[in-house]
Amino acid sequence: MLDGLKNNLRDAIKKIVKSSGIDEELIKELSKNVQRALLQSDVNVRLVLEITKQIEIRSLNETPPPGLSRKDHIVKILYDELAKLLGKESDFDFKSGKQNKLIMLGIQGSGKTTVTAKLAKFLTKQGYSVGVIGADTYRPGALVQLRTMCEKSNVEVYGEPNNKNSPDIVKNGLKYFESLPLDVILIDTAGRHKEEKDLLSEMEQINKVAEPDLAILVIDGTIGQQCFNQAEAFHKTIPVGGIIITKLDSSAKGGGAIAASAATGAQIMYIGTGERIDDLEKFSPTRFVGRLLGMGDIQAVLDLAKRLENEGDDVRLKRISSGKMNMDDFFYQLEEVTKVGSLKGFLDNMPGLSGMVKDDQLDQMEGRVSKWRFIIQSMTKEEKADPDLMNSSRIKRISRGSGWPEHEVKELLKNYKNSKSMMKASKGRQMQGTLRRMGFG
Ligand SMILES: Nc1nc2c(ncn2[C@@H]2O[C@H](COP(=O)(O)OP(=O)(O)OP(=O)(O)O)[C@@H](O)[C@H]2O)c(=O)[nH]1
Repeated sequence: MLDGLKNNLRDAIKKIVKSSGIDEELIKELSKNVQRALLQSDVNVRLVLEITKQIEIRSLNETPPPGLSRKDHIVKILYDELAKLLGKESDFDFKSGKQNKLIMLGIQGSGKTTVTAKLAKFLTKQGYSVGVIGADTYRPGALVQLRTMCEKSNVEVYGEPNNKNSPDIVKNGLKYFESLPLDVILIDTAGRHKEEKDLLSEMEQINKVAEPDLAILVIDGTIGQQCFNQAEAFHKTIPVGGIIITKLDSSAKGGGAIAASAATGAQIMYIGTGERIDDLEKFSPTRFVGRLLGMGDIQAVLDLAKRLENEGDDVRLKRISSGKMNMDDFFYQLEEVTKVGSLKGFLDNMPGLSGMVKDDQLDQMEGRVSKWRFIIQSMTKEEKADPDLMNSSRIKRISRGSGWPEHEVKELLKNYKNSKSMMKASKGRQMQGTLRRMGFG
């Protein structure tokens, strides 16, 4: 993916790593090489100048933290600034107890219909009940394509093959789904019109009828700079809340993705990486940049920098030990346990879990941990931050999404609560000691 950009950035890093010493000239050369790499990949000129200026200023002026070499620090700066350019990770914020409406926008061939079906499957797997409205009245094959793709994930598609009035279809579709217990309705729209202004005016009408909770712009990752104008035109008509970039598997230059995000101020949420229904990935700026720069090459630098900073762990540790642990912290602990592999030692020292397990029950416990991981992964960001939000409909959804029965979800919540209150009671003393002994904090 994005081979050109990848190779050019990696070459720029190699020059820094291989150099015998770092001086101003070399930093300027790095900045120029990064500039060239980004411009060749169609990143907007203004953005390129901004980011490379920042890389230069930081590389020239910042003193590396003790333990990190100057070269490593510069690689880390490059990584940080590229990730910053791509924004923060963001996810859907569905409200429970209502039908959340998402409208898919984008020009013909951007991959809208494919993404709609991919997203329907993805959300179904997370436990949401999803319905789809096919309102692309321009391309005759769109409804059939949507139905065929959604059939496999048992998602119902509402469509009217003989009706050319798409706002009407959306209205009827919403009425049809109204009485069904759906969490999310995805609306696929047309991307083809004789003139752009006709397309935008149709989108405006659909927007009025649908009153969507979120408009998602689908952009073809191979089209480069035109992304900016396209995204801007849609955004003026319907405020874009999230972006999905498709075709990042093929000859995408990738810069267009960044341009679209900049034009709308909206975050890239997912990326399409192939034609199959499962080729959809949640977009993570840091992972994306990691892939570009070659995670293998810079992983050691990042690990070292993280250990030196360790701010995240410290904050987390403080939160855990003050009894304010959220589900993410609980999950983090589970992850660390499986990573370290010393479940027994960990549990012996962990209030709330210590009494739960005897030697011969360890295998059972390991199974439980992996089961809980699935359950926690089916929770929304909101639920993980505040597990007190949990009610029976959320539990039902999580159960559906994770594939584990509701009583298992309740069991996890009970354990989380126990662990949290025990931690509060012991003021985290034991926990701090355990984590420190294991090398955290
Ligand atoms: N390689 C690759 N191809 C994709 C991806 N997403 C979509 N496509 C292909 O791109 C083409 C267009 O996709 P559609 O989903 O039909 O596009 P659309 O935006 O709905 O088009 P209109 O209905 O004309 O508006 C199809 O051949 C898809 O298989 C992707 O992530 N990678």
